[in-house]
Amino acid sequence: MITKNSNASGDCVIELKDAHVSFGDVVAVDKLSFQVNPGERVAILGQTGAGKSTIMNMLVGALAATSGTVRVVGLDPVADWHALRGKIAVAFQDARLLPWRTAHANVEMGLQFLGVDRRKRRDIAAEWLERVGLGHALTRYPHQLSGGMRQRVSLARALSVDPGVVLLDEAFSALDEATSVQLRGDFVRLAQTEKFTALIVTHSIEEAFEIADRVIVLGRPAKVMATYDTAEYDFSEPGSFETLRKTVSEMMRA
Ligand SMILES: Nc1ncnc2c1ncn2[C@@H]1O[C@H](COP(=O)(O)OP(=O)(O)OP(=O)(O)O)[C@@H](O)[C@H]1O
Repeated sequence: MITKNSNASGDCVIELKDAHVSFGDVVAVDKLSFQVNPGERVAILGQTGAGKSTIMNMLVGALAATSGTVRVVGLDPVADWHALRGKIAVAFQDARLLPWRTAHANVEMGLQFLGVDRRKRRDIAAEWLERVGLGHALTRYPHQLSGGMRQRVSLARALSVDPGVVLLDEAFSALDEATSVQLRGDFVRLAQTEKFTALIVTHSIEEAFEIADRVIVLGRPAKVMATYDTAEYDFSEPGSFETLRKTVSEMMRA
């Protein structure tokens, strides 16, 4: 059976094989290979300049790899961008809401682009705002919302199209810690109920280990330094996360 998380061949949802990107003499991504399996949440963790945005740009079809291959649900994001519409959704660090549209109308946007009829998209958008805890704020404009609320609208907009793949590009980085922790928890719960596959790009070690099933640590330029299966770690032991954080941040600086 083909579900929203699988592709025709039933293989992994995201696959990079020796993906290499250089801008003149600057290597941004160094023959990077990794896979994300259906239903998995994978974090790509790297410090500033590690090539995270470049990876994201390749996944959304905004940039072609200099060499190697990039596939999302078996498709080439550059050549097959049209076929990927509605299958992939992105939430960014800044919520990117249209200031002249209400929260409700902002969430409707993705559905509008996909041609969903007016009544249906109004219902779906309202339902999603309810699910992210903003059922009371449908008619508010972005400037009437807090940063956390704006990011919730952005998440609702991303998820409302029922995408198989969700990309988070530092989506919680600009929020205060308490709001960020709350949103990360909500995101994990939504990923579990909606069963989408997620790739989370972040520089935050806490965020990566909190959200993801698997954490891929990048060096600079982007290459895999280590991969952690987060289920194998028990951070209830005092100091255990601090020890891991030290190891991981050294790798990220390498
Ligand atoms: N269009 C470009 N032209 C030239 N160099 C670029 C271009 N885009 C990115 N780079 C370089 O590629 C490297 C990786 O950049 P990238 O923006 O992908 O890193 P990043 O991990 O997203 O960083 P940050 O966390 O600071 O956003 C950097 O050395 C950057 O200067």
